[in-house]
Amino acid sequence: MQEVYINLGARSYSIYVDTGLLPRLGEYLKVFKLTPRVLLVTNPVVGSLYGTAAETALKNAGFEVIRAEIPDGEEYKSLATAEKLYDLAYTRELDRRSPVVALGGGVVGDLAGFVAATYLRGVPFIQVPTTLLAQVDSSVGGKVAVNHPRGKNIIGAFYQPRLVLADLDVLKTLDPREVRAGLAEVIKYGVIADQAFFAWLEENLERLLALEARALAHAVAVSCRIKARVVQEDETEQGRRAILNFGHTLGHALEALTGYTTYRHGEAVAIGMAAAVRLAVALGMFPEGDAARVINLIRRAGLPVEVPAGISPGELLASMRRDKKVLAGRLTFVLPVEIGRVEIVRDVSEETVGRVLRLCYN
Ligand SMILES: NC(=O)c1ccc[n+]([C@@H]2O[C@H](COP(=O)([O-])OP(=O)(O)OC[C@H]3O[C@@H](n4cnc5c(N)ncnc54)[C@H](O)[C@@H]3O)[C@@H](O)[C@H]2O)c1
Ligand SMILES: O=C(O)C(=O)C[C@@H](O)[C@H](O)[C@H](O)COP(=O)(O)O
Ligand SMILES: [Zn+2]
Repeated sequence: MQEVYINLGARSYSIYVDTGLLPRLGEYLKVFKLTPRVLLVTNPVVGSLYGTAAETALKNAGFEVIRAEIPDGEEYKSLATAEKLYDLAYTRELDRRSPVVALGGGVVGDLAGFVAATYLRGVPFIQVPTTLLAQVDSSVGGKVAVNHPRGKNIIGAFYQPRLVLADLDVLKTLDPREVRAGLAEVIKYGVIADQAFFAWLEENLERLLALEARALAHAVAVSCRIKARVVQEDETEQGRRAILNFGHTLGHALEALTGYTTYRHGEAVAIGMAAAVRLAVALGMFPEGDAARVINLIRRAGLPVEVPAGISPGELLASMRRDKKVLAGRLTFVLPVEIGRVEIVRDVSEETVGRVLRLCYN
C-alpha cells in the first residue's frame, strides 16, 4: 500500500494506492463522522462492473446506499446532469453529513464533486477513481466542475475530497484507449516537475501500456505525489498550480470546439502538450532535442500530436481567449524550459501562437 498525504490544514486527506481497496470502501468511510445514507454516483459502465462491490462494501459497514447512474460521456458533465443529482439528494433527504461517493472516471468525479460542493453548501466527498486518468489526476486536488457548452470546466469550485481510494485492480477492465488517455497526464507530470520520472517513463512505457501492476503502482503514486506538492503550495491556483495545466490551453479548446465528443480529455491534452513544446522551441526557451523526446514519448503512448484539419487556428485562438488562465485578455501558456521544469508565460503574441499552430497540422 502506498499512501500520499495532502497537507492542507483542515482540508488534509490521504490518497491510498493499492490493489483490493474497493471491497474495503465501507471500512475506510467508517472513520469519518457521517450519517448512514450515502449517495453513490457512478455511470452504467462502471456501475455494472463495480457497483455491486461498492454497495456491498458500504452496506457491510452499516451504510444505506442510494445509487445514482449518470449517462456515460463528457457531454453529460453538465449543469443539467448535476440538477438531476440535486433532485435525488433532496428527495431522498440527504443531510449535511451524508457523503457523496464518486465511483468512476474523471467525468463522474468532477460532476459528483461539484454536486457535493454545492448541495447544502457542501457535504463530505469521497473519490473512488476507476480510470488511470482519474487515479493520477482528477481525483486529487479538489478541482470539481461541470462544462459550459462552449467552455470546459467553466462552472466549478475548489472542494477537496475527504479520502481518495485508488484501487489498481479496477484498471484491468479499461479500454486501451482510456489507458493511453491517462498516460497523457502521467507524461505531463514528468515534463512539468520530474526529469527522472520522465526518463523512467521512457524506459517503462510498455509496462504501463500492458498494465503491469508494479509499474502502475509506481506511476500512480509518483503522479499523485507530484500533484500533491503543487496543490499544497497553491490550492486555489493563484499562481504556480497553473503548471498542472500544461497542454490544457489548447487541449480544452479542442474539447469544446468538438462538442466534447471527439477526443478523450487525455488525447486533447496530448495534442496541447505537443503544441506547447513546439511553441517553447519557437520562443527559443526549450531545446529542439528535448521537444523531440516529449513528442516521441507522447507518440509512443499511442496518443495524437497533431491538430485536426477541420479546426482552424482562428477558431482555436478564439476559444483559447476564454481559457480560465487568461488575465487582462492575455493568452497564457505553460511552457517547458527543460524536461522537469516549466514556466507560466503570459506574453506570447497571438501572431506567434497562430504561426506555431499552423505547424501543428498533419
Ligand atoms: N479535476 C481535475 O483535477 C481533473 C484532472 C484531469 C481531468 N479531469 C477531467 O476528467 C475527465 C476525464 O476523465 P476520464 O479520462 O477518466 O474519462 P471518463 O470519466 O469519461 O472515463 C473514461 C471511460 O472509461 C469508462 N470507465 C471508467 N472506469 C472504468 C473501468 N474501471 N473499467 C472500464 N471502463 C471504465 C467510463 O465509463 C468512460 O467511458 C474530463 O472531464 C477532465 O476534464 C479533471
Ligand atoms: O488540478 C489542476 O489544477 C489541473 O489543472 C489538472 C488538469 O489535468 C485538469 O484537466 C483540470 O480539470 C483542469 O482544470 P481547469 O482549471 O483548467 O479547468
Ligand atoms: Zn487534465
